[in-house]
Amino acid sequence: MTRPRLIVVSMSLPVTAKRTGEESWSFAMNSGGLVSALLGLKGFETKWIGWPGVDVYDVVGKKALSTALAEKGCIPVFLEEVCDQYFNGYCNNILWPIFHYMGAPPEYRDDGTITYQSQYDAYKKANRIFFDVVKEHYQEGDVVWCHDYHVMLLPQYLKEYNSKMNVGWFLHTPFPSSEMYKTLPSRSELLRSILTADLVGFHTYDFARHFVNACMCILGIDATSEGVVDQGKVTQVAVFPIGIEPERFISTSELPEVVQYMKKFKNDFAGRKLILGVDRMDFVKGLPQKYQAFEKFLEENEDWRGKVMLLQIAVPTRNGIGEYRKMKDQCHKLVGRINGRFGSISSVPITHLDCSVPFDQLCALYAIADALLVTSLRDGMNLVSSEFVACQKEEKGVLILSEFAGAGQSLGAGALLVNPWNIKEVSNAIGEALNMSPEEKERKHKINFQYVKTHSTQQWADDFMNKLNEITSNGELQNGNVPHELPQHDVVQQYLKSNNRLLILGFCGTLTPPNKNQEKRGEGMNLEVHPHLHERLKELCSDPKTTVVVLSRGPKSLLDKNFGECNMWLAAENGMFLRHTSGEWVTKMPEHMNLDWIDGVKQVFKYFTERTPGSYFETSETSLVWNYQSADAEFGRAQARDMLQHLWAGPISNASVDVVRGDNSVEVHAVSVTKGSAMERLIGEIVLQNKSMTTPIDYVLCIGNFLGKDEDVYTFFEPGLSKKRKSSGNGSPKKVSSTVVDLKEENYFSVAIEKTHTKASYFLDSSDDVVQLIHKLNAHNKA
Ligand SMILES: O=P(O)(O)OC[C@H]1O[C@H](O[C@H]2O[C@H](CO)[C@@H](O)[C@H](O)[C@H]2O)[C@H](O)[C@@H](O)[C@@H]1O
Ligand SMILES: O=c1ccn([C@@H]2O[C@H](COP(=O)(O)OP(=O)(O)O)[C@@H](O)[C@H]2O)c(=O)[nH]1
Repeated sequence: MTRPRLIVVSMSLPVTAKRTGEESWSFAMNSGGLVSALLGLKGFETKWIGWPGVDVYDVVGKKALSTALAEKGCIPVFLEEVCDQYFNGYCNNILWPIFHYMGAPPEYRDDGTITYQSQYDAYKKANRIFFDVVKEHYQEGDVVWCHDYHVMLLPQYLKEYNSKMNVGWFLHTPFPSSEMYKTLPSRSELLRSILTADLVGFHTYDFARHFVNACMCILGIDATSEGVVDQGKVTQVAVFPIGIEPERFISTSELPEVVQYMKKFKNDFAGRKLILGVDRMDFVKGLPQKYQAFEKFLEENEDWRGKVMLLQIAVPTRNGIGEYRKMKDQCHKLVGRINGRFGSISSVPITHLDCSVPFDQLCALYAIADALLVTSLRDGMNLVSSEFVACQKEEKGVLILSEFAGAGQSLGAGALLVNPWNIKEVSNAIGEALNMSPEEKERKHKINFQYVKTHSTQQWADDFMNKLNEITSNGELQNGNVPHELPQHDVVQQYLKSNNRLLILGFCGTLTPPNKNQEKRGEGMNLEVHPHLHERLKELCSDPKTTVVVLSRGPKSLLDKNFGECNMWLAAENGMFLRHTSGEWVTKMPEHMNLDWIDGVKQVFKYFTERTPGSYFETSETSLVWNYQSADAEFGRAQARDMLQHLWAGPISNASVDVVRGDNSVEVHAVSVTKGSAMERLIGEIVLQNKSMTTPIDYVLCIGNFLGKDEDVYTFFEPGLSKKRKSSGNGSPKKVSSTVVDLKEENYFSVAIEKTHTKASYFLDSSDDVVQLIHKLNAHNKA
């Protein structure tokens, strides 16, 4: 299979450029996890778009730099005057601290020249500049993979320009809990933009869960196991824990010059155990906490003084931001104090280096360290942990790893996991690592080495790209396609030609007057059928070749009241109950359905109803709906967000339920209660009871205003089409035999009302159109 060309977009290119003459440039490799990870990408024709680390204002310089970078597969983005407020400001002083649970600093210029707004404006401008460069280099079929919080608006700009572009977005940092995320003033716009991507990836399940939760709480939209659903468009959210390129580390640590370095360092540190720290000098890495824990260890373990040292490589980063400079000073002070307290003429306990080290020396240090100490207060992944594991040689070192690093979830089994805020706990872990038996060290290392070897960067990239490919090539089914206008002429013509027709009609928004559509979801007993429909429906149902089913979320009594006089089937509560209007209701619930959560949800709904004037809720046997259409709109939305938090934290935390957000409603129903899942049970019963059905169903018209998972009803019949438009399946629809349903593609019409993205193939604008269509079917049938 040929792979699509890949356009990687990230804030920084893998190199920083330095001007050496009017038309000449030199380059230095960047450090940092993102660059390390993406450099490991193999097997894709890749173009990398990003900032070259310098601002260039003259045309000659820009041209020369672009040419030099092109040889490395890189394309520069010139940010010029927006760079400072964008990069140092919005990205690193607002988004970065919020994403790492530190909270954003207060607006930090008293004279008002730099504000949240001015930084956000710069962020928007910068994302536009990134967009312009991608647009210039994009070729049809390319995959655009956007990286990190620096380009959160880019997916939206790309999709607005070309909705067919394949766009993925991956976040390398944590995504915080919605409680933290919602402090961000531009929270909604950023989420909305990310949701335009086809695939959104995170390092851990926690980050993905937080993101989905933020979408639900802040945007008030629905989530399913497939991802986040907005207006029928599903954005897939998935977990892709990043790895390293293990062979690069393993083979480097075997090179003769690296072995030489190992000997040299062992000699330099003779008589002392080596605890290694490798971090960018960033407040999220918890360097002060690391030093305090080491100080505590020396304080409490006199025997170890002079016999253990901490070597900290503190790679300079983001010097343009005051907070970073302050933290550097704080670390220097701490190191001075500890070295003063516990140093001797022949040795000091901490060696702190404000620099990066060459790769071969880094590998040598990893290889000989007795322990690696990672105390990140929050960290997306932390690749350093994996690199240490890959380089370990004869006597294995111990990984002491913060539980707040994403790596804690992948490498926890072979590490000593610590809470870096608990100085005593980290100090104890240092002791445990230094005293650990060789067998235990070997055992732990083996577990992690196995993981690191098999979870490479390549694997990570392949997984992401394969998933994206799967989504985009299967896009119509998975993401909801853009439906076509219903070809009403064909609908009528095929109807006339067929012998056994099935019409599946929703109720709310389909058969009710147009201005009472979704808004009235949950209005239950008050809903009434469209005034022009009643007689037309009766006529439609009187044709012996036509079977009509009204399939609604509403309760039995609602359907009885509206359709009791028609000769049709009624499926209430999403098909949990079924009756022909000439007979009694029968239960069609799946066996062993767990409804234990209902009482708890009812309590939460009651609580919010009492506190939200104008709202009310309704319960049925399998679902509950809270409706706030008549409440103050803003307040109702805010209450709905809070309600969702209460529900997820309490009664539905472990329950098999779906939560569906309507425009003014929150609905909770049992997981298997979707219209599509009910179809199989319903059709069986309908055919069984309908003795006059002597030939298979050869025409299906399914019209609804269905939300979220209920859209599965549109695809229920698709596997059975004899000429398939879409992928998958053969034979009959789901588990219904071809003696019951035998459909041709041209005889199946799935229709959504008023939707821009849907699993249905066609759309109608409103229920007025449904009235017209039914009128046409009747009129032509009579003629
Ligand atoms: O370019 P810098 O400002 O020096 O920062 C380097 C990168 O740091 C962050 O990296 C993250 O990505 C790693 C790989 O996924 C992950 O292991 C680590 O936990 C993260 O912090 C940042 O997200 C990048 O934008 C920076 O380029
Ligand atoms: O002197 C150094 C020290 C570290 N690194 C690299 O910087 C990356 C740090 O990535 P990590 O995920 O641990 O954290 P980040 O800095 O991205 O937050 C690792 O690949 C290290 O090998 C480097 O290039 N030079």
